[in-house]
Amino acid sequence: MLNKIFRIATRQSPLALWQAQYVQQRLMAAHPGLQVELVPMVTKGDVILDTPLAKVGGKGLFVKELEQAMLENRADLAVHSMKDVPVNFPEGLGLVTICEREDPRDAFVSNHYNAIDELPQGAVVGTSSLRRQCQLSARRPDLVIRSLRGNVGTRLGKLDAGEYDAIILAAAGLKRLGLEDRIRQALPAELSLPAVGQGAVGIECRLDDSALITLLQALNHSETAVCVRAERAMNTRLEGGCQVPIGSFAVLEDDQLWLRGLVGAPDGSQMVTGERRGPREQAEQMGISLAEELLNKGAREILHEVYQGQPPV
Ligand SMILES: NCc1[nH]cc(CCC(=O)O)c1CC(=O)O
Repeated sequence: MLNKIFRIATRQSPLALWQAQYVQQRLMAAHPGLQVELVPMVTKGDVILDTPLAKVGGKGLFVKELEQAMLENRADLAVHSMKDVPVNFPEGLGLVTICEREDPRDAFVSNHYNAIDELPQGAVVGTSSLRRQCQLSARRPDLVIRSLRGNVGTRLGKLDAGEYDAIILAAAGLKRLGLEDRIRQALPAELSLPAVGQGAVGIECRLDDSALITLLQALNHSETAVCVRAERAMNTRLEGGCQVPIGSFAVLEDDQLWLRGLVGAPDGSQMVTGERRGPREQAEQMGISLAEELLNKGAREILHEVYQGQPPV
């Protein structure tokens, strides 16, 4: 088995390559002699850059081509930002490993201001995430939110070109790319509840590849995995399949799981929040029951409204 070469399907953005190389190196370090190579690919999400993701079919755009490659045996595994992984997997594929989470927070990045609250009236903030837009607008209804897509580097370039007064990015992506010094304010969960799985890297492969699944166990981080399971269970119950204004964030405090959830109108005019605390063994049940509480508190109507403006996926 050791003379087999394991092939990682990966997108070619600097962040995707960083994450694929991270998994490659960790796999080789855990299993000396193992051969692991990258298979770089282009996905629809990389090609369609001018339209908000919510309008072109959601995050699945970033993973479909990678999944096709695994199903056709052109690759053996794919490394994803957990944030971009849809709820459902194609027959025969599944998520088998979740690595340790990097900083899960959203980051405020600006060349002129050190915090959201320092932004002047009517300042222009770049983000295409309905979740970030919602929480930003709820706190500061005067801000003008403008769409911002592309790789992390592209987004920073648009900020530097003066198109925005500030932008919001995931702290994890900036840190992985060595751009931590661009962060002016790491937003606490109370200010910007992160997206499901934000900051965590997950590994998908063919479910009948038991040799690979065994090798990948060395990279699994059980604390991160249980948090992300709770967050994804909440998202699944909300049917948050494509880009929607949903935040879901869990932390472990000893063996107690603390899960917070949020559903909001994109313009911040409405926001429904809730939380659960319980034993880690109940991660999924907590996610589902929190989702049901949110639905009953008004999330059903908010999400219905949001989906009306989006094509079915
Ligand atoms: N939607 C794109 C995306 N997917 C994952 C990350 C950052 C890294 C992570 O959350 O693990 C980003 C960039 C961003 O949101 O700023």
